[in-house]
Amino acid sequence: MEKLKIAGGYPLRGTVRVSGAKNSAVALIPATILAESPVTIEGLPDISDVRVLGDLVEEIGGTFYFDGKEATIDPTNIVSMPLPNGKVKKLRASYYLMGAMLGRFKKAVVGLPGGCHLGPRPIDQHIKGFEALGAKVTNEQGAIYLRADELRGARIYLDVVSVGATINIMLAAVRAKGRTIIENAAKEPEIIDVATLLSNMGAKIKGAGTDVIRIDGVEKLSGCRHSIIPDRIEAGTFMIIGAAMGEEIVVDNVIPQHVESLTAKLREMGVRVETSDDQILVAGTKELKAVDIKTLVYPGFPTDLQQPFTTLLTKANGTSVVTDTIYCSRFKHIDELRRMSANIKVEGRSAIVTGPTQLQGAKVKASDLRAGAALVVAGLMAEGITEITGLEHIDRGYCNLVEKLNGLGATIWREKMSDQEIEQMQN
Ligand SMILES: CC(=O)N[C@H]1[C@@H](OP(=O)(O)OP(=O)(O)OC[C@H]2O[C@@H](n3ccc(=O)[nH]c3=O)[C@H](O)[C@@H]2O)O[C@H](CO)[C@@H](O)[C@@H]1O
Ligand SMILES: C=C(OP(=O)(O)O)C(=O)O
Repeated sequence: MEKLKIAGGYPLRGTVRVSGAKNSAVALIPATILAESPVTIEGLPDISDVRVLGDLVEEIGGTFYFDGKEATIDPTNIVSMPLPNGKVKKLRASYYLMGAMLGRFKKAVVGLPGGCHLGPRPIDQHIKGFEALGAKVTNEQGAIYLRADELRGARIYLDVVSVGATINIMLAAVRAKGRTIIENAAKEPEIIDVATLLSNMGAKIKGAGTDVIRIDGVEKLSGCRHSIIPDRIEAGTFMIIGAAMGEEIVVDNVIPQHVESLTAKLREMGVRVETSDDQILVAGTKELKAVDIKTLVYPGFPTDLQQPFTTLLTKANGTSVVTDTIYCSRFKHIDELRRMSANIKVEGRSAIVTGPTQLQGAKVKASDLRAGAALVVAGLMAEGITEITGLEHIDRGYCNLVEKLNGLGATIWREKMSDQEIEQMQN
């Protein structure tokens, strides 16, 4: 087991290239199950969520060849093997195996997913969608059993705007008989990316990226080649790092429209942000203004950037209010930031940050993926050495983070933990 160490307080400069989007990757891989010949995905990030999904594809009879950048998945010999336990618990996106296997085989058994603990994360809207398409769905001892004689298109109104439910229903519907209409669908860029892959495989999908998606079922889907979109959350994390510690940081391989809500907030704080086709330059400043943020569904401010952005706000002059409207309990990073001297209190769904504070290096623990990102940003900003444990969370979603930050001039490294440290951490 390893920990991350950061010698903080130094300015950063240079160019960093963003990897493929985690939240696309984890849906694209299950989507390939629906094809009957090999699919190649270019630009997949080398993160543990991708590796775990690759293992799951192999567990059910497919092949997953991944060189760290491009993956070829051969789904030809996949069978609808039950996956009630095991690796499905290691990530959130294993729920896409339900939609994909149901779509191809009309049956699936998949354990309830893992992923970040951010408060309750029900999948009732996924199930509502599967049932509307004709599946019988039961929950038996923590695993979801799905079975249909036939899947038939339906009109499905989502009571909650959900990324996962929108994609899962698309996966189940592309090979159903007739037309499916998803109303109040989520509009995140990752949904368009998945729809693009499915369309390249032969699916008929219109409206992805709007709140009404129309899918006309087809009998067969085939292999293709697909290039994944860049990770807007990773890009946003580096923009935040640029605002906190950057002399000038260029974030390369980004779609600027995908991070507009963050760009606007950084400019409001007084940060210089210049965008071009696929790059964003961020220049930090000593005087940051306090701002309020409220997380919303896309194109609003993403909840996945709320935690690292909260760290940045500790450097801003005045009081900032951070409200997470998506998750009720996405504030586990706050206690750790307090250990580093941040002045933050949590009131219900809001965190109130009073700054500016000079953060101090400390021993802290990442409780979830973006809490980890928040602590990395804090470590870069802090005086002295910061030690971060809980790296398995960070490794789910950031590809080559240490190498990328060292490339910008940071002093950050991974170190093996002693048996005593591991024991202390687990208690
Ligand atoms: C693998 C992946 O892509 N994860 C992302 C995905 O998670 P995920 O797909 O889990 O998030 P959703 O968009 O589904 O969830 C949004 C909100 O809706 C609620 N909800 C969702 C489904 C449902 O059936 N019932 C229900 O009540 C959730 O509890 C949450 O409060 O979108 C989130 C919101 O942008 C991001 O934080 C995650 O990084
Ligand atoms: C919450 C996240 O991931 P997951 O949904 O995979 O837990 C995230 O990417 O910030």
